[in-house]
Amino acid sequence: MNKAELVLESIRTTYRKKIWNKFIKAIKDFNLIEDGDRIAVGVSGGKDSLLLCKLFQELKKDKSKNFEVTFISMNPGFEAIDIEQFKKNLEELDIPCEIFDANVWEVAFREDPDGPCFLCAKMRRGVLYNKVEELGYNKLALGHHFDDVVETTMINMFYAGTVKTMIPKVSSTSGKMSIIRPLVYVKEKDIVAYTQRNEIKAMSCGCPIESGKVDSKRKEIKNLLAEIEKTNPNVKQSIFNSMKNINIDYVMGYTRGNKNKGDM
Ligand SMILES: Nc1ncnc2c1ncn2[C@@H]1O[C@H](COP(=O)(O)OP(=O)(O)OP(=O)(O)O)[C@@H](O)[C@H]1O
Repeated sequence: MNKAELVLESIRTTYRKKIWNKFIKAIKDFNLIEDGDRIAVGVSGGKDSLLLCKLFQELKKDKSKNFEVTFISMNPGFEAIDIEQFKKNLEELDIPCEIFDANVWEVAFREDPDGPCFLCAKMRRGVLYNKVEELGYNKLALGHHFDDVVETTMINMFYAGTVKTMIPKVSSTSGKMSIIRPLVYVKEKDIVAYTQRNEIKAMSCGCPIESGKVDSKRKEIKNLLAEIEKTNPNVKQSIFNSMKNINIDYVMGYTRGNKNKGDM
């Protein structure tokens, strides 16, 4: 078996319970895939989206499912060396991925040299969504996982004074496409274990500003959760569950729609 086959085999065996079954459960629970869907998987080169590609390839083997899937990556201005490593990974993992260039880093740095991250993230989303729509796909699958959902919940409460999270399925602002997140039940530690065991050299953020510095809020929340987990190992699951179990009779107020800075 070559590496790509070994990786799929590990999804079917070692990681069946912790990854595959959770991927399938999210698809069912939130009706993420419908008959005739044309799905584009957004591939950043990181561990999460590389896993998502393999899961879709495994799912595609089930011929009873009537959907199309393609893999698409936007190069926001990576150094050539990163792109080479990325292409090598894609080849090794047998992921046929279309890569298109967008000058996002450069524009964001030019416009806001002191804090390009917000603009950069916004532009990256915009460019990717437009491209996927332009190519005629009706869904864009992203690699956000369980821990992303939990951390986003906390960030919104701690810093934005609102209770909201990343939801598994949401319409894009244009309404022409939906964003889906089939990894919402999959824990980051299991993705890390799968990536290491399969010796996948996933890339971290290709940003010239070191990723840890950029998202300091997320890092702070990660550290806080790790601290609380020492005495309450169930804390992340509990936060996750709370987003499925909001008692509307016991909140002081609520709003609807994607006002303010929505997660998308
Ligand atoms: N340049 C890109 N091209 C295509 N899709 C992307 C790109 N960057 C991010 N995505 C998609 O958006 C998701 C979330 O992006 P984010 O930058 O938060 O990555 P992440 O949480 O580190 O995940 P990953 O490990 O896949 O990089 C990714 O999992 C991927 O599906």
